Amino acid sequence: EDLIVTPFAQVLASLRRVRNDFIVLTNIHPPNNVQLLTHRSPTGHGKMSTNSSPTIPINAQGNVVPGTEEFIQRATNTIEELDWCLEQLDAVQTHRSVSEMASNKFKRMLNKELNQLSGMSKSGNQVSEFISSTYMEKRPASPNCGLMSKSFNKSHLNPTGKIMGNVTELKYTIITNKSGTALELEGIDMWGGIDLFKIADISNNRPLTSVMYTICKKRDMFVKFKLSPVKFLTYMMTLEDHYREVPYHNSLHAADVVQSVHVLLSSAALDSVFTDLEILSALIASAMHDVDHPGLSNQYHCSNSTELAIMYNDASVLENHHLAVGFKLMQQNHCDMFEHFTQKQWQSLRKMSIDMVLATDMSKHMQLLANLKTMVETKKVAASGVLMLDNYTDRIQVLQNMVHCADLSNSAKPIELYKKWVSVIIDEYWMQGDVERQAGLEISPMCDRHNTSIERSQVMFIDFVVHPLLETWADLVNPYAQEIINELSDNREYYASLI
Ligand SMILES: Nc1ncnc2c1ncn2[C@@H]1O[C@@H]2COP(=O)(O)O[C@H]2[C@H]1O
Ligand SMILES: [Zn+2]
Repeated sequence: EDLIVTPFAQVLASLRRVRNDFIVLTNIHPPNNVQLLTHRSPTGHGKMSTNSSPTIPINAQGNVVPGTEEFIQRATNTIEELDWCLEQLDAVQTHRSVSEMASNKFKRMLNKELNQLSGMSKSGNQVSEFISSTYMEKRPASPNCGLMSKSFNKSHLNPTGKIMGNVTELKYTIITNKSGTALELEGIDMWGGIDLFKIADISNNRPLTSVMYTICKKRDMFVKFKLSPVKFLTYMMTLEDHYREVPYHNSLHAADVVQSVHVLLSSAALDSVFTDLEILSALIASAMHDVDHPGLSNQYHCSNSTELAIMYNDASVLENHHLAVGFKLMQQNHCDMFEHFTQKQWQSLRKMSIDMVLATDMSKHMQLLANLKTMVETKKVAASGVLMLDNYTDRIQVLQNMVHCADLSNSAKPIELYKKWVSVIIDEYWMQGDVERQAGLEISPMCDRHNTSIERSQVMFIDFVVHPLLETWADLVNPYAQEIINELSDNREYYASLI
C-alpha cells in the first residue's frame, strides 16, 4: 500500500477514512453523485479495517450492530482519526503554507539520514555536506568579505550579435540533411534515444540548435505559432553561442535538458494536459536555463560576493542571470521570433519560462519535491487516466518539476552516456576547487580533486537527490516512467559495485 508522508495529504486521507466509517456506522447515504472514497492506509495512525468485509455484523437496516467488536473498533478508530486531524490542523500556523510544511518535513527526513551517513566515512561526510548545502537552501555560513567583485569582467552579452556560422548553411546542411545529424536525431522521441556527444561532433558543435529545431518542427510549433524558422535559428544559434565552453554547463547539457523535457512531455499521463504555449515555454526555458554559466556554483558566487551575487542579492544568482541573458538575446537583431505574439501570449510565455528557470535553482529542490509529493498524494486523475490540473499553480508546478527532473536526469540515461556526464561534471567541480585553492578559499564539498570519491558521490547523489525526485515523478505519471527508474537503478548498482 502507498505510504502517504506529506502532511496535507495525510489530513485528507484521514478525513476520507473518517467519512467512510461514519457512513458505515450511521448508514447515512451520501448523495448519488458522491462515490464512497477509496482509502489508502498511510501513516499507521487509526488502523482502519475496510468496510466491506463479509464478517462485519450488519443488522436488518444495514448498520453495523452497536456493541459488537466491529462497532467498537470503528468508533474508536473514528475518534482517533478525528483527534489526529484536529491535532494536525491545530499545529498549522496560519502563516505556514502547505508547501512549506511539506518541504520542512522532507528537510528533516533528509537531514536525519545525512547525519547518520556523515558519521560513517570521510567521503560520506563530504557528499552529505554537498547535498545539504546545495539542495536545502542553506545560506553560506561565513560570507567572505575580503573578496568583492572578482571575476566576471568578461562581457556577458555579445554586443555585436555576431553568431558563429550561418543560419542558412545550418538549416540545409545540418538539419534537413538526410544523413548525418538527421539520422542521429532519429531517436529524439525516446529516453536516452540520442547521443548528444555525437550530435555535437557532427553538427559543428550545434547540439542545442539542432535538437530545439528538430523538436519544435516535430511538434509543429512553426505552424502553430507562425514562427519564422530563420529568426528561430538565429536566436537559437545566438543562445548557443552564449553558452560557455565549460566542461558541463555548456550547450550540450542544455540540449540534453530540452530533449529530456520533450520526452517527459510525451508521457501518456500528460496527453493533451498542456497547451501548445505551455509546451513551447517549457522548451524555451530548458534551452536557456543555464546560458552563460561560468562553471562556478551559486554558493561560490554568494560566498565570494561576486559581481553577479551583488547584482542579484544572493537570490538564485545564476538562474536570474541565465534568464536575463536568454531574454536579452531575444531583443537582438533577427532574434525576435515572438515579435507577432499578442501581449498576452508573450507575457504568459515569459512568466512561465521565468517560473521554470528559477525553479532550476538547486536550493529549491526540497520545496519542489515536497510540492510534487503532495500533488501525487492528492492527485486527481480523469477516467481516461490523464492528470487533471485545473489551475495555474498546479500546472506550473508540474512543468517546474519536469524541467527540474530533466536537469537532474543524466544519471537515469544509458550507462555509457551517464559515464560521460559524470566525467564532465566532475571536471567542472574540480575546476571550481582549483579556483578556490588558488585563491586561498575553503574548497567546496566535492570540488577537491585530491579528496573526492566519484563512485560514492554518484551513489549518494542518486539515493538522496535523483531517485526521490524521479520516483515521485514516476508516481505522478504512473505507469509511464518505469523505464527511467529502471535505468537509474541499474546505474546506481554500477557505481555501487565500484566502491
Ligand atoms: N551526475 C551528477 N553528479 C553530481 N552532480 C550532478 C550530476 N548531474 C547533475 N548534477 C548537479 O545537479 C545540478 C542540476 O542543475 P545544474 O545543471 O545547474 O547543475 C547540476 C549539477 O550541479
Ligand atoms: Zn542545468
